Amino acid sequence: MIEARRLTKRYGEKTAVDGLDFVVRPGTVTGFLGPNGAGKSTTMRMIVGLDAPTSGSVTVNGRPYAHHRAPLQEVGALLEAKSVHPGRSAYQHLRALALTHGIPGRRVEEVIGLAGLEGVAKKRAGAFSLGMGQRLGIAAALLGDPRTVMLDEPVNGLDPEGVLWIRTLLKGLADEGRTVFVSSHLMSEMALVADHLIVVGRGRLLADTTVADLVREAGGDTVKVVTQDPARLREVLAGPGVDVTGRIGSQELQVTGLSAREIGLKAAEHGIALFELSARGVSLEEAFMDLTRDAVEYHGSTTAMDALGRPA
Ligand SMILES: Nc1ncnc2c1ncn2[C@@H]1O[C@H](COP(=O)(O)OP(=O)(O)OP(=O)(O)O)[C@@H](O)[C@H]1O
Repeated sequence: MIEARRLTKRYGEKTAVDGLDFVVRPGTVTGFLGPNGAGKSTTMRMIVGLDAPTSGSVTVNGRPYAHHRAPLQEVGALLEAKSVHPGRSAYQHLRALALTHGIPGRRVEEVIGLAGLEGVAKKRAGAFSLGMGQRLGIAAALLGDPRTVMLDEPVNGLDPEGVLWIRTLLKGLADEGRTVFVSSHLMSEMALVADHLIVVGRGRLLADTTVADLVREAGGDTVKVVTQDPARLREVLAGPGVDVTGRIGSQELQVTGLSAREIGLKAAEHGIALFELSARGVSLEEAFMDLTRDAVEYHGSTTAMDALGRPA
């Protein structure tokens, strides 16, 4: 469990993290989303004590990170900054970490297997590809068999097989009852792996929600219907929780609160001809862009990719 209370970090004039309140719970994968510069890495650094909050607090498994006697057994973290000696092999790196943290040597073999590093464990880490480096970072994060796992952009540099591996690994860790907190820019990836989402923009909390709710709030459950008789169809569909909108004189209606199937069945029951019936699927990507539109730090052009917050 990770708990942030009014967590704030200022660097001079710049407020990187601005009064964040959130709880990351065990047993699920929680995605940490936000455009570039939103404060994700700063928040993660504060979680593991690499940066001190200007005000507010953050605890892991009930205590500030530094107050844990065996922190690697509490929280395993993969942060962007790499701290692997390039001349050391993956095996030596993990072995040194294990020795200095009272972790049994056999765990090193286990995490090498878990991370799929068997074939390269004896090679110099300095010669690793980005993907192999990520796998080594994840192996190190899991070394202490921690209750809480926190990964900053773990799919960075991974090939499709690696992305699938991460997805399965994260879900597996959550199913074992661990707290799994993962940042990513890849919304489509988050939609597949995360159940819960914490979205930040300019250091502030924008949403603390489920993937399903975020998509729903962005209009993901709207169904477009084109019919010969919009007035009658409106009457037929009316009911609690159902909202039907459409321009006067137009045959097109937008319906929320009913599925395409339910609308089709009701129309058939009343003999109303439909010309078109389609659920307007909103992807997590669209929902995210809706939510963070005003919080993007670096504005480039207005193309969809740039709206994700990449510097122009
Ligand atoms: N050491 C620092 N000194 C000054 N400003 C900093 C420092 N670290 C971060 N910042 C600023 O704080 C803000 C938040 O940065 P942070 O790296 O936490 O964002 P992020 O959400 O992780 O971004 P990205 O997705 O690009 O990694 C940015 O405006 C950044 O420039």
